[in-house]
Amino acid sequence: MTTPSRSTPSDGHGTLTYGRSLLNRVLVGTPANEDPLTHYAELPARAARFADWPQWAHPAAVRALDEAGVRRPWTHQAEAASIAASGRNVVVSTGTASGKSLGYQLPILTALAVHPRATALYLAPTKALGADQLRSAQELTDSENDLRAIYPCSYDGDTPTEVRQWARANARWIFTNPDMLHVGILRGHERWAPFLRNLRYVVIDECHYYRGVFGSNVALVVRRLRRLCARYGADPVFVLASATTSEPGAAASRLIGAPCEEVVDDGSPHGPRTVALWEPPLLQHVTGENGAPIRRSAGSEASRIMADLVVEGARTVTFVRSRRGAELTALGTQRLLAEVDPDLPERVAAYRAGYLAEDRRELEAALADGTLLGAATTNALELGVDIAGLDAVVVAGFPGTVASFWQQAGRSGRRGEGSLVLLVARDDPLDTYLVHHPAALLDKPVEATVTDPTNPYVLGPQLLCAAMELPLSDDEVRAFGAWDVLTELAEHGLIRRRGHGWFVGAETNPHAALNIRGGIGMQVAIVDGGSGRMLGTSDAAKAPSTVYPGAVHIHQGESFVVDELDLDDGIALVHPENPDWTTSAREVTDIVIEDWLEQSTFGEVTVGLVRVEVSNQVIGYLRKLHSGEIVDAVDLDMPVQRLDTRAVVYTVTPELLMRAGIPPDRFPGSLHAAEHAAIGLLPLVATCDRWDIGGVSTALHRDTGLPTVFVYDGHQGGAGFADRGHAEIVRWLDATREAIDSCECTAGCPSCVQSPKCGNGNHPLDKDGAVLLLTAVLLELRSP
Ligand SMILES: Nc1ncnc2c1ncn2[C@@H]1O[C@H](COP(=O)(O)OP(=O)(O)OP(=O)(O)O)[C@@H](O)[C@H]1O
Repeated sequence: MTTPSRSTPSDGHGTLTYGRSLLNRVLVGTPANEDPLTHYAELPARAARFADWPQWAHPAAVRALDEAGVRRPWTHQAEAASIAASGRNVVVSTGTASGKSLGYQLPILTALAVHPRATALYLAPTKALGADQLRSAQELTDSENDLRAIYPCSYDGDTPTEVRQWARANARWIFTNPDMLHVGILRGHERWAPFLRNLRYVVIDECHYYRGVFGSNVALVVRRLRRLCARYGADPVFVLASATTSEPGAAASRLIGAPCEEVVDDGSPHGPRTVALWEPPLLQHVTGENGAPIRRSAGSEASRIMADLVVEGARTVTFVRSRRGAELTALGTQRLLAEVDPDLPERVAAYRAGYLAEDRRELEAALADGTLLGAATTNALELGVDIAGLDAVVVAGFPGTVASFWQQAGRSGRRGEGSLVLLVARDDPLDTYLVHHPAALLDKPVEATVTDPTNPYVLGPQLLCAAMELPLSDDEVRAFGAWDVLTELAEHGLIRRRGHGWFVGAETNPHAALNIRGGIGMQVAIVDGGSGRMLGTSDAAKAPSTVYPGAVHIHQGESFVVDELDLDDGIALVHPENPDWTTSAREVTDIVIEDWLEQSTFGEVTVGLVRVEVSNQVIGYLRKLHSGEIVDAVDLDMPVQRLDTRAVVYTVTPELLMRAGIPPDRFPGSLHAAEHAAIGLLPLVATCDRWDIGGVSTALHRDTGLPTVFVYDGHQGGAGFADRGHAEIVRWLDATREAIDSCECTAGCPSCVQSPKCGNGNHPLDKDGAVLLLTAVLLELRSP
């Protein structure tokens, strides 16, 4: 790692990699009084490491793959495929475009060629990815006689009825998603009996995607699948593919509920990569809340950077967080290019179509043949694209997880050639931390994919589905870890014991009632009042903070404004509107500890994991221009919501704070600032979004009698985020301290301690006090 200078960077040998020369070009275009480059690193080229085709591989499978361009497998591919072929579950967690697919294609094609009845199931989180993988499986099976009778086929919500019937009867490799597995396959499993009886392999692609409540639901769908397979006498092997995360084997085991080996040593080649971290400057004449300084937006900075790269002829994709952001960035780039060359603007596009595979392929082709030089896109292009020809990737705003960052960054680099990856920070604590602490991005990942399949709110509805599929035995209930949940369901008459197990009433339809992506509990329907079109749903518990009257609601990139929220009828009415501002709810929160699940004391600091009841009330919202400037604050009076969840907590003694140099009148501001930044930084260790979690801090909490900070899971029952914060508390608080300390503002800003959803108007906030507090806490946690 190198600290940059504004002179020409060189690699110490006098030669300039292509990525570096692109970075130079961007730096030359930067106004002289700005110094936004915080770090850059040269990631050296990596040569391919090849293995031989395994002995067990079927010759037809090898020939088909060879014809598709794979002359020999890379080491990690052979390793993963061989583990699977020997009957053990495996997760392959290697870089973008490292050929993870071969890890499952080879054992599946082999088993299905050798055993004429054997079947396989492939699960993808998005339909588009499933469609791409199906296409590639079809090409492989079409090319060889011995593979032709496999008939890979998709089976999802879009599959017509006649094709579904055909697929059930003939296809031996089904491509679907967890939603369809839940509601289409497991519910009517009798029709799938031959398929399930012969199931050899289950593929879970991009498995890091299954996190939080959705991940917990998928984990339980997989357990239901394994249970039914066992009844039919099958015991399929699971092959999972994941982006690079911390502890992929442990996360995969949690997801499938069985031991899973990991393969992480990537044998695929890539060219040298220059990674640059970029922090837009503070604006001179614009200020935000409480007069705090704000930075130029990542989107407008990215426009300028992409324009410079396009002028150089570099094929560039810029990843932006929202579709509107993607459009504005493309437009900004076009405007700048028009000043240089009237032919260049048309060679830049926003990728704004839906998630259709055809659109993606068109874009891939245009970028590959150079018709397009620049594209601004949302993360729609993140999964399952095969763009091999990008010279530069600009990531405008950290995409939330290190895994996503590398998925996006990994799109850069033609095989073997140099490329540039440039992360532009948004005005946010996590982005600030990362551009000042590159090791968190460039070294071994610390964030783990978090799920909690034992959450009773998730387990209850899943148990009803399992019982509907086949009556549950007492042992099975115990294996689900669900005895308490079952007892409660039985008390409510939702499940009954009969002679040989637990049943649900024939009149109930638990599958239809459970949307595995839909969150927990009652749902509020979001409806366009003009057209009557239903746009989606929101958890009833979250609706007051997401679809309150006046909220700007983005649905697949289109913008709507909420007119009315009726919690009794479970409906939010919206109309299409594209205002210049975004909105964020302001909430006040109270928290009561119900139970200490874990508690440890380190000198004058106590750390714990607690069950809590959180009361939340939305008291208004803030309107903010895209530049970061505040328009105004609007008051609202929404009902109080109660959340039964888990929190990570720490307490400190007043004496410790005073010894640290914080007088009592500064306790509230110091704790408050430390809490805000900690919320912003939790995604560093857990795959969550800051909107998945919340916090409370107080100079005197009635349950602890001490100055206390809580960070809680924003989902009923908890999704595992607080648990992860508790497990990694030192690393997390250390990063929090660093993020605050390294921010150049004087008294706190959105890049460090201000929170977009603070119900107290970000007041009081004591930036220096927070650093003193965290330093003292960490000293206690680390002392022997
Ligand atoms: N051993 C190999 N030798 C040469 N090319 C290969 C090899 N294995 C895979 N490829 C090619 O590499 C590209 C990427 O493969 P694949 O899509 O399986 O990667 P991936 O890791 O699943 O990607 P993603 O990160 O997008 O999920 C494909 O074009 C594939 O044909």
